[in-house]
Amino acid sequence: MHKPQFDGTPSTEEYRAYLALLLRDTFIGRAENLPLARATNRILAQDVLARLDVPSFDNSQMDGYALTAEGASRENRIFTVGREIPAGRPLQRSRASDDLTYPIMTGAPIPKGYVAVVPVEHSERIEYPDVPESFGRPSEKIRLPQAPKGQFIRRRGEDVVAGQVLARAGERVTPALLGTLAAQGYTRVTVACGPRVLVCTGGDEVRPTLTEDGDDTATDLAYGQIYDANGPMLTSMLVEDGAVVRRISIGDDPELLIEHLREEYETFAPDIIITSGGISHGKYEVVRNAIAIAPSLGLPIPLSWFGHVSQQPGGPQGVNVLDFNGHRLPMISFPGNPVSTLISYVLMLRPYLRAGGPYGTPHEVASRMATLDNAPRGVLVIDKPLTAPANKRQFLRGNLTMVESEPGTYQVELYPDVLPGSHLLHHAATADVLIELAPGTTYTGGEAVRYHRIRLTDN
Ligand SMILES: Nc1nc2c(c(=O)[nH]1)N[C@H]1C(S)=C(S)[C@@H](COP(=O)(O)OP(=O)(O)OC[C@H]3O[C@@H](n4cnc5c(N)ncnc54)[C@H](O)[C@@H]3O)O[C@H]1N2
Ligand code: MOO
Repeated sequence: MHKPQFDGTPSTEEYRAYLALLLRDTFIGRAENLPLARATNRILAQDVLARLDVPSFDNSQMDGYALTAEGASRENRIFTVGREIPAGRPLQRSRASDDLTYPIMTGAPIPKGYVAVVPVEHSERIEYPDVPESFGRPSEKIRLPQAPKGQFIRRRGEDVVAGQVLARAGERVTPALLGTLAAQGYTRVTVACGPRVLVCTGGDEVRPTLTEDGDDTATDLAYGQIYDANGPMLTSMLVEDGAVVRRISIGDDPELLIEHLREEYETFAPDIIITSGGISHGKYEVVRNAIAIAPSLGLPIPLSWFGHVSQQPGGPQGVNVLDFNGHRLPMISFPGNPVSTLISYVLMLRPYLRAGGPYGTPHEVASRMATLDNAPRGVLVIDKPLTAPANKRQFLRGNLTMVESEPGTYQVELYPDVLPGSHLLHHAATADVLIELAPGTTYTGGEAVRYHRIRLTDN
C-alpha cells in the first residue's frame, strides 16, 4: 500500500495523484455483463476486439453507376445499363464488361470486376433527355463521364479490421462507441460496476434533510443548527459519476461513528468511504477523533494522514485506511465547508472516477491527472485588483463567457465571484468554472488564467 510521502504541503496535483495510487491499492472493483442498450456511459471493464471488418464488403458510397477500370477511364462514353443492384441484394452472377454499367444504390456490394461509381445525377439518359438524374432501364443507353479508379467505393476494412482493439478497458461507452459495438454484432458488454460509496456527513449542528429515497424529512431547526447540504451534494455528484451511494448522518461522537462504520461495512459493503467535515482543529472533530480511537476499539488504521493541500478552499484534507478484519477500506475526508467539499470532490476524486477508476489504464489516469496543469486559459475580467493568498493556489468560482474578439473568432472571458468564502454555496451554484489564481499573485484584469469546469456536462 502506498503511504503518503509528501515533501512539505502537497499541491492539488500531488494529492490527487496520491489518492489515485491509494485507490488502486485498495479498491479492486467489480464488473457486470450488461445488454448493450443499458451500457450507455458506463466504463468498459475489458478490452473489446472487432469481430468483423467494417465495411465488411466493398460497397457504393453513392446512388449511381458502377464501371470497370477500362470503362471508367474513358472520356464521356456511352454504356448499356445492366440489372440494378439495391443495397442488401448483391448480384449473384454478374457479367463484367467495359461497355456494361450496373445501376447501384448506396451501400450495395460492388460487383466483381467493377472499380468506380459515377453518381446518377452525372449521367445522361440519351433516349429520355427530359428525365435527368434518373436511372435508366436495363438495356437502355446512357452517357457517363470519366471516373478515377476507386471513386465512391467504400473499401472493406476501411473503418475497422477484424481483430483490432475497438475500445480498451477504462473507456466510456459513448453513444458512438455503442453504435460501433452494435455494428459488430455485439449484444452485451462487460462494464465496471459503479463504486459503492458510503457518504458520511454531519456534526451535531447539522440536521439531515433527505432520506435515501429522496423524501423530505427536514425538521425545524433550532438556533445554531443548519441543514445538511454536503451529504446530498456529494451523493448527487457521485451518482453523476456512476457510483452507488449510501448516505449516513454522523454526530460529534467518535465512538458512535466507529459503530456506524462497522455496521455499514457489514450491511452496505462500501468500496470507498467519503466523509465531509470534522477534520480540522476544533475540539469536536469527529472524523479525526474517531480515527484516533479506532485502534483501541479493535479497528486498526494501517494508514492515516491529516494535513493541508496548498489550495484554498479545500485546504484541510484527510485520507485513512480502515482495516476491517484484513479488508482494507479507503476513507477520504473532505473539509466541511460546503464549497470546500464541492471543490475537493471536483478536483481530487472526480478525475479518478471519471477516468475509469480501477479499470482505467494507468495511462488514462495519468493523463486525466495532468489536466489540472493543462487546463485551458481565459482572460480574467475584474473591476478591482485581486490578490491570491500566499503559498496557496486559489480557486475562485466564476462565470465563463465567449466573446467575439474579431468576426468569427471567440475568446474566453472569466468573471470571478470575488467573495472567496467557502460557506457561500449558492454563489458556487451559479458558477460555471473554478478560476485558478497563483499563490500570492496580484491580478489587475486582462491576465490569462486557468479555469476548470465544474458542471459535469462540460467536462
Ligand atoms: N484553527 C483552524 N480552524 C480552521 C482551519 C484551520 O486551518 N485552523 N481551517 C478552516 C477551513 S479552511 C475549513 S475548510 C474548515 C474545515 O473544517 P472541518 O472539515 O473540520 O469542517 P467542520 O468544522 O465540521 O465544518 C466546517 C463548516 O462547514 C459546515 N458544515 C459541515 N458539514 C456540513 C454539511 N454537511 N452541510 C452543510 N454545512 C456543513 C459546518 O457547520 C461549519 O460551518 O475548518 C476551518 N477552521
Ligand atoms: O479550505 Mo477551507 O476549505 O478554505 O474553507
